Amino acid sequence: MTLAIRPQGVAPAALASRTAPSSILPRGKSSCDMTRSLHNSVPTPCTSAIPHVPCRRTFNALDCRSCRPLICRATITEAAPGKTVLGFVGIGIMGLAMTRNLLKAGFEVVVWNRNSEKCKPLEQEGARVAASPREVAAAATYTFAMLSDPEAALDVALRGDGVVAGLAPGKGYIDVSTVDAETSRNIAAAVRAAGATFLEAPVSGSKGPAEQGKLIFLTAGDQELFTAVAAPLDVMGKAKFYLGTEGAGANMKLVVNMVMGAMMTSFAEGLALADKVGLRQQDVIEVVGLGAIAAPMFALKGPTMAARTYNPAFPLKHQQKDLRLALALGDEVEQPLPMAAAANALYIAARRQGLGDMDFSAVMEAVAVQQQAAVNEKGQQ
Ligand SMILES: NC(=O)C1=CN([C@@H]2O[C@H](COP(=O)(O)OP(=O)(O)OC[C@H]3O[C@@H](n4cnc5c(N)ncnc54)[C@H](OP(=O)(O)O)[C@@H]3O)[C@@H](O)[C@H]2O)C=CC1
Ligand SMILES: O=CC(=O)O
Repeated sequence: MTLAIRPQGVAPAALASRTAPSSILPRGKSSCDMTRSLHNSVPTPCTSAIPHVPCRRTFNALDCRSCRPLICRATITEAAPGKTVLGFVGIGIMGLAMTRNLLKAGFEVVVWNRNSEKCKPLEQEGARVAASPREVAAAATYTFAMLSDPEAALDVALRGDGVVAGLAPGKGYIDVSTVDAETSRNIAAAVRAAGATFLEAPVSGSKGPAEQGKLIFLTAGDQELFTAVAAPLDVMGKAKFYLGTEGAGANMKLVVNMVMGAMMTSFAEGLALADKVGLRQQDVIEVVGLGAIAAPMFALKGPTMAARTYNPAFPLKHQQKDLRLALALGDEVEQPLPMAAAANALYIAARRQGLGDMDFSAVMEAVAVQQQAAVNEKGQQ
């Protein structure tokens, strides 16, 4: 799919004519070392002897957070295979597949994972393994993170030996984890305080699309970073959207996954009901696949759900986390979400059954437990 850039507040009709920003600087240029004094709204002229492109930012008293030099983040180069060192922290189901594709495309990649065992296959495929997230960010120009939830994303970014400690002007941090907008904004603020750029870029698409390089990136944050990492995003994905300031990508991802979570519970209930009334689940899958409610997800997961096997592609605990975050978002903006709330209750029940690490289609087992409970209740009457 062609580049889709949609800054917040811009009408769809205006999108097609939007082009990449012109603020990307030529390779080899150093950062502008323009400095300013406390509460001085007038930037002092840059006196750097190193060749550079002057900073075009303006400052005012509100920007002032401490009495230290403010360094221009503008020197950012476009990532290219064979030329750019990339970092990747969080080598789980998704991180493994995504990093593999970056290595295959010729990028030099430095990786870190909490459980270092998971880095071993990548090491054999050419990745360098670092001892901490800070080391990754220090070695790489652009560091990606694919972590389980807001707590993990905040910890890996902000802890003493975290990513932010290794960032500097000219570097960028791209968090592709599924988190809420507030988490993303907090990480963005810390990244920018280090003089680096930030992009949130949660992905739509599971283990299969990650392996095939067919993810959909829902990005927001620093637009110059979106442009700079176009090549690695294109290696890992089939489409990328730029949605505006950070929070917009996180919200888009939560909307999509809220719909997906409820679709899955509805499908599981349909299969259970069909079975109960003597219909073949295979027939239901075929009928659904031919009509208006056909969905790749039903075609992919239907047969394994009928067989009641749930090898994890998208762990159930992450789907429940996404519903939890979507419900919190709804609460924040006073948007009632009764369907999502009902679906969430089923995923919580499935987690209580010990199915959190199984594929999210294992919510089928929570439906089965409820079905059995109803039978038992009727038997007692
Ligand atoms: N799987 C999927 O289909 C998709 C997943 N996502 C999202 O991507 C993210 C990752 O998913 P996925 O790869 O499936 O999940 P996994 O559970 O396979 O991987 C989670 C990763 O987070 C790391 N992690 C968890 N807690 C911490 C912590 N406290 N400190 C450091 N590292 C931590 C894990 O490290 P360790 O190995 O040491 O436990 C692992 O690398 C989630 O936000 C998920 O919602 C988005 C789209 C699709
Ligand atoms: O977040 C999960 C997905 O499949 O997308």
